Amino acid sequence: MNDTAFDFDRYDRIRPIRWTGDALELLDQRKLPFEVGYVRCDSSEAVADAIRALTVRGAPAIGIAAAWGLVLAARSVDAADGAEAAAKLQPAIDHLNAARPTAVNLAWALARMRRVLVSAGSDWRDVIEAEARAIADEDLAANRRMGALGAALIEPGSNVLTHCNTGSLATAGFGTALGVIRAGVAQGRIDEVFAGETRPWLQGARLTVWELQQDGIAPTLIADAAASHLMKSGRVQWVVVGADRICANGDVANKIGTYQLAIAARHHGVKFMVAAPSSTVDMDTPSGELIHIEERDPGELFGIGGNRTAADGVGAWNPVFDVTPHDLVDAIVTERGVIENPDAGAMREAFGG
Ligand SMILES: CSC[C@H]1O[C@H](OP(=O)(O)O)[C@H](O)[C@@H]1O
Repeated sequence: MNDTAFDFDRYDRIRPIRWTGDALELLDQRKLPFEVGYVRCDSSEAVADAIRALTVRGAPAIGIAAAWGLVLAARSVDAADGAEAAAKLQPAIDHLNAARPTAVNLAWALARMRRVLVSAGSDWRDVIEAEARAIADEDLAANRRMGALGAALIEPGSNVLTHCNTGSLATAGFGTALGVIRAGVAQGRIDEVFAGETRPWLQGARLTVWELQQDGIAPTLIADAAASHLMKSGRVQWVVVGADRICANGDVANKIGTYQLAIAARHHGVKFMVAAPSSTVDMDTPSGELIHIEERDPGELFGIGGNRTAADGVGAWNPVFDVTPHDLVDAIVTERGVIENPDAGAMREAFGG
């Protein structure tokens, strides 16, 4: 087991977001794993549409995409300085921000872009392009740091279960929970990785399995419904997931199904780890019941891959996130460090507020 040397390049070749200098290219995650292709966005409206359609998805990734979307919007704005530009770009900021409600990274990235814009001078275009690049570069560095910090919590010989997709496809690269898993496998701490399919959009079956295969890691796919049975068998020691918003008391919003994994994990003595960059921490939201949970088209439940499986005329309810209370979380890992048994006091100590 090697705790320090780590060949990131081997485990970090997927880039879901590419800035070409005059457009944003997004790896179309609706088409994976059988088609690897990029969608070209040359306007902020196209980026907002791509975020809403899950062409690009994953909390950090949608923040990064939105930051570049603002750079695209700036191409059609004349302004003498950043303050004037900020006023003219506010509609584009609002439109991007409205694309999805739950992941705080979207609002965080746009607020950060606006903050540097309003105080910029005549070079405001260069300033926001540099800021968009910094947001992406910092996310990649944070993920690599989190990978090491989270993996260090996992005893050698462990097996882990993960949910949804929290890898390179959901971030600037390397991933959050999947970054912990990549580092844990590379260091010989993790023997077997179980991936939940993550209905209805199948981020696990379509994206996480594909990502890990690119690394030469062969995950075991399970039905979401098999997770408690797996934990009861004693075959996993950790559940490792990402987050879309971590509240001031440590409550965690994440992909639907995470909450029941946390309940089952606590019942079966399996440790529960949340890995997310500090850009996912929202100290302005006191607790999880205040988080806007996105509800998507019920039609996502009626079929798979364009083939209908549900009877005609059936209704459906499709919340795509849920909230895990902090007292079911054993550790929150960010690039700033590990918070064990998170609560409001521990979050305040780590993030202020
Ligand atoms: C590191 S991504 C965090 C989070 O985003 C995913 O949601 P979606 O695929 O709907 O964008 C999922 O909740 C991941 O855990």
